[in-house]
Amino acid sequence: MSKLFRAVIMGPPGSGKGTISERIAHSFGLKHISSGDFVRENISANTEAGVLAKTYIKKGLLVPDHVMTRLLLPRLEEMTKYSWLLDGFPRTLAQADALNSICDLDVVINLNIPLETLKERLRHRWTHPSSGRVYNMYFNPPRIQGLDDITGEQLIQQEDDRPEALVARLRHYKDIAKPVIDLYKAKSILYTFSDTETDRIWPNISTLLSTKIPIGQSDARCASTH
Ligand SMILES: Nc1nc2c(ncn2[C@@H]2O[C@H](COP(=O)(O)OP(=O)(O)O)[C@@H](O)[C@H]2O)c(=O)[nH]1
Ligand SMILES: Nc1ccn([C@@H]2O[C@H](COP(=O)(O)OP(=O)(O)O)[C@@H](O)[C@H]2O)c(=O)n1
Repeated sequence: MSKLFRAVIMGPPGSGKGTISERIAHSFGLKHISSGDFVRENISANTEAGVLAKTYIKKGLLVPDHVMTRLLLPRLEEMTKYSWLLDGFPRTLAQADALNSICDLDVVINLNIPLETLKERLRHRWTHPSSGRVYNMYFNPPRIQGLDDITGEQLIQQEDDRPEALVARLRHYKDIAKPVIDLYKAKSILYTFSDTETDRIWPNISTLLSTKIPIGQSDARCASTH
């Protein structure tokens, strides 16, 4: 079997991780593991970790490292046979160390998007809660306003996208992410993309991944988890 591919996509809330992950999963056949969706599934299912996580997310805070790693690592260990793209984890150095103890990453995609762009996007982000699909009133609006394209179900604005929580999230991101970015830079696996538009970043990411993903992996065998 050819070598499996392991990638992480990181960036502040609203930087386009979910949007770009969908495109990567679709074009390169990697499993997309969204830590945010996974946390939200646990909240909906009222698991012990989900109940705990909810108290933090409502305030726009990060979920503590031990809760996130206890949720995510077992999920990754179930995926040893697949090439995957991990979205939104690790967020902290402790999470990066925990990830490092179970696998070697090939590529880390780092999205560097101006603050004003992030605020503007998140104000207009609408989500289909059970699938994690996201929309934006201008960038990718749903076909019928307020409803998910696939299921026709109601879209919601996530609690942590409301203005009160949003500012706190964006403020904390930079400080916490810096040591993680430095770590991946030191390992020479960090690729940073800076722009205000996903459609301008995407061709560069696509070119990068075309050179990195081993032949036989890019056959879209593993669909996105959405
Ligand atoms: N206007 C605009 N909106 C975008 C662009 N890329 C993504 N979005 C929207 O911005 C919001 C945040 O994107 P998302 O992928 O959820 O970011 P994440 O929080 O990093 O996972 C969503 O509503 C997307 O539909 C872009 O290039 N322009
Ligand atoms: N590694 C992680 C991932 C998500 N989370 C929490 O889950 C929320 C939603 O994560 P997400 O990746 O869907 O969203 P963004 O914050 O990137 O928009 C985050 O804002 C955090 O409160 C966390 O604390 N730690």
